[in-house]
Amino acid sequence: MLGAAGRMGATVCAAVEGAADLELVARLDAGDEVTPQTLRGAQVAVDFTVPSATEANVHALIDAGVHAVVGTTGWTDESRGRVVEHLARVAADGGPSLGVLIAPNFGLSAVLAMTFAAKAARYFESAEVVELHHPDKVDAPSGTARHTAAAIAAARADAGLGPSPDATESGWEARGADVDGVRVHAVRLRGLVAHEEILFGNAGEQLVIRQDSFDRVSFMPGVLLAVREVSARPGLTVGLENVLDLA
Ligand SMILES: NC(=O)c1ccc[n+]([C@@H]2O[C@H](COP(=O)([O-])OP(=O)(O)OC[C@H]3O[C@@H](n4cnc5c(N)ncnc54)[C@H](O)[C@@H]3O)[C@@H](O)[C@H]2O)c1
Ligand SMILES: O=C(O)C1=N[C@H](C(=O)O)CCC1
Repeated sequence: MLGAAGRMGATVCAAVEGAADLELVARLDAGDEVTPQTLRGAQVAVDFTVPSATEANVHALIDAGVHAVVGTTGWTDESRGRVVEHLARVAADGGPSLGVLIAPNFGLSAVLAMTFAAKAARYFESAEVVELHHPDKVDAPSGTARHTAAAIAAARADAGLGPSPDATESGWEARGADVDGVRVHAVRLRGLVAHEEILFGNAGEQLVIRQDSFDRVSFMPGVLLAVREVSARPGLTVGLENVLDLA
């Protein structure tokens, strides 16, 4: 476990220790090197660290010949591309065929909300995303909201829809972040864990898709599923929806 002392890391350690078919062999956190020695024979590593560290961790895991399940946010097309290249280079050099699974959200409610939103997107003139999280979160907008907005944008483009209508002329800072042309609003509030609302509008009607993770245990079935499945999926997989056959 990388990030073992963190909120998610501690929860994952407990979940792995409670699973009869899994064994927790190493707990690493900031300042620990990621090497075959420190990984202590692990077949799969789980990374819940920080956006500034996760890419280097994944490259170190690939060099160590260990499959990776990554929940840390902050990934871009470029950083994912570097992982794809690294995996291909290792395989071409006769190294192990490794799997890396990066998912911005392992909660079933969140994965389903994103899937439903991607399906609905083509039918609505307007679409916006609101994500709501605990105030100790270091990145905004959330990885889940970015993934959701990207899927909505792709579905709108496929359907030939233009931008959502918006007559704003001033005060753009109040209109949230622009993720692939979809407005994303980030709320940080003590008492929250992780929540998302996807709003769709047409003349005279609205569809709201909402999911709530009230406790970090909600992410554990998805994390454990990914740990069990990642070695059977060589290369890079992005999103738990692919493992759940929802994509
Ligand atoms: N995919 C999901 O379902 C999901 C769910 C919750 C959180 N997250 C994401 O997971 C990440 C962690 O969230 P959190 O709430 O557990 O954060 P946290 O701050 O509680 O934990 C992060 C841990 O990583 C450690 N760390 C920092 N740099 C490190 C390094 N180089 N190597 C190893 N460990 C290092 C920190 O010391 C800390 O213990 C965030 O990016 C968050 O957005 C994803
Ligand atoms: O607590 C966090 O931080 C979370 N981050 C993820 C995100 O950025 O989407 C998933 C939910 C919890």
